[in-house]
Amino acid sequence: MPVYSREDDILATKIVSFFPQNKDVSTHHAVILVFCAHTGIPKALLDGDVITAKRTAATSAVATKYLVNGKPDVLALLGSGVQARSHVAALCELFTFKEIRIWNHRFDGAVKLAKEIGLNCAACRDVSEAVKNADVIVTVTSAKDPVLRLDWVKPGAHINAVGACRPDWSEIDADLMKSAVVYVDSREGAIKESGDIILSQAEIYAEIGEVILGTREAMRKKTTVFKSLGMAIEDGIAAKLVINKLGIQ
Ligand SMILES: NC(=O)C1=CN([C@@H]2O[C@H](COP(=O)(O)OP(=O)(O)OC[C@H]3O[C@@H](n4cnc5c(N)ncnc54)[C@H](O)[C@@H]3O)[C@@H](O)[C@H]2O)C=CC1
Ligand SMILES: O=C([O-])C1=[NH+]CCC1
Repeated sequence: MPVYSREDDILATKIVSFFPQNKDVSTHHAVILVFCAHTGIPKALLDGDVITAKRTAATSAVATKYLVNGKPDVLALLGSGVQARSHVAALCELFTFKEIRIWNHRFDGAVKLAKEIGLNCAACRDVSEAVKNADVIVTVTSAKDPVLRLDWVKPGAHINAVGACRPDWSEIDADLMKSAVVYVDSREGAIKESGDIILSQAEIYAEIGEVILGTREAMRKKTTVFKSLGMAIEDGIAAKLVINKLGIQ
């Protein structure tokens, strides 16, 4: 995932591997190579795992800030891996949830994460139980077929759809995609790579950047989906923060 931004003074690339069958080690591994944007000289080789986890969750948190309907009380997570953990951390920086619910296709994963999070968190056996009346839902699974259905979602909820990053995979059922107002990180990426968009043929209302810039409306009262695929600029900006902190010129 290469990025060049003259404005941000960034020239970098991330290489990320995805081995969904991994059991005892992470399913995603990444490195980020940062170059001087003026001379092309290599500056740093960074571990990309933590940056991928944190920048993806930070992006969802920003989308939630703009799209959530009022003050959210209930957060539901579908999935209990790396992104589930980073999403809880990022969302809890912005919001105080009264209740957090976790569903995972292997129940023990949900139980383990619920214990890590603590008192206000419960593991759920069914997706419908986890998302009932939830204000914010995060889908962070490696599912190839939909796990979240329209009938289970409270009207006006906000969904961060983070998994299913392939054109033939989807986490959200087509009826839900079509009835929600859909925001994406990148239109260009979403129409080529997101099965949730491609298979459902849902209309993309806006990029989240357009909402932040004030050129497209945040439809907070409606059910909203932020479909995230991940963008190289997120890695570039995050890498720049790291190398600046380390004092690397
Ligand atoms: N939008 C973005 O920028 C990014 C998206 N991702 C995507 O987010 C998702 C989660 O990533 P990680 O947390 O790093 O992976 P992970 O491997 O740590 O967690 C995946 C979770 O999905 C569950 N799972 C596995 N197979 C499943 C199935 N068939 N049905 C339902 N659940 C299943 C696992 O039990 C686990 O809880 C993946 O789809 C990944 O490709 C990851 C990084 C960035
Ligand atoms: O942006 C990213 O790094 C990824 N998106 C899907 C898997 C990894």
